[in-house]
Amino acid sequence: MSDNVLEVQGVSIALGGLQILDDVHLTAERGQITGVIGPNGAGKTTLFNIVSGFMKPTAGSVVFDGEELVGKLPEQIARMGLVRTFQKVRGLPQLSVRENVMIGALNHRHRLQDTDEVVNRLLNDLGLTAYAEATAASLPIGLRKRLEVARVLAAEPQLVLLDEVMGGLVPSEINEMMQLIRRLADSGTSVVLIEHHMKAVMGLSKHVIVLERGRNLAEGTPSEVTSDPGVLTAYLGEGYQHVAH
Ligand SMILES: Nc1ncnc2c1ncn2[C@@H]1O[C@H](COP(=O)(O)OP(=O)(O)OP(=O)(O)O)[C@@H](O)[C@H]1O
Repeated sequence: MSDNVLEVQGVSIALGGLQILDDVHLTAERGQITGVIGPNGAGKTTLFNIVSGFMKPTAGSVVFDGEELVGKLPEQIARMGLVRTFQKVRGLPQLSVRENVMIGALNHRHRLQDTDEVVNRLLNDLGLTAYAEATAASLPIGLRKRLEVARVLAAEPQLVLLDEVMGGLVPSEINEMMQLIRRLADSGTSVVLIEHHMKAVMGLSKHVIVLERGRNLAEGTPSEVTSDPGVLTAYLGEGYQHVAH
């Protein structure tokens, strides 16, 4: 078994006449946290859309656990153990927090009894037990982000793609989310993380990949990436301070 749970090679896609990704590669090590950063519009979410089957690349391959994913549907990919969150929190707003997590689990398990156990554990892990009967729509953003994570983890994935799960969170919530992600990786789940919050992504990731304008700009350990002159220049437009701290 390869040490890499995910290998993306030569992925390109054009949308609306624009080349959004051009020959992009990304490797994620099994059981580790891999960060994906880059200025706004760099193509990070588009890369997640391709890996999770929501978009088909014009070229390239996406190999998950030794199997090619290009051409497979998102549902098939999720059933194989690769799930993702969305920046715009999904789920069913009028259903309760518990029901939302349960739907995530039911897609994966068939016995309701087992599902109950997983749902209760996730509600507890994500600090959502007290809100279990509230509607998803009534939650403030920080809790909705946690619900989005609980919903996808209910499928007990092998690899989870987290798209800006720190967005809109206050510092204490960011710390909690970081602890949760670390625990997830410690328990053997591989994580790929798109994140603008530099402290979080650099604090969590073993390996960081930097995209800029649809291309790979740099990669390495957090300290290698943050001291890379090309990366600093790429961020200057939107605040060098943001990367350095
Ligand atoms: N369906 C689409 N049709 C046309 N252009 C698109 C489409 N989806 C994304 N784009 C464009 O592709 C580029 C990359 O978008 P993407 O959302 O992948 O960037 P990102 O790095 O995730 O940005 P952010 O950090 O702001 O979320 C942007 O210029 C965006 O406008």
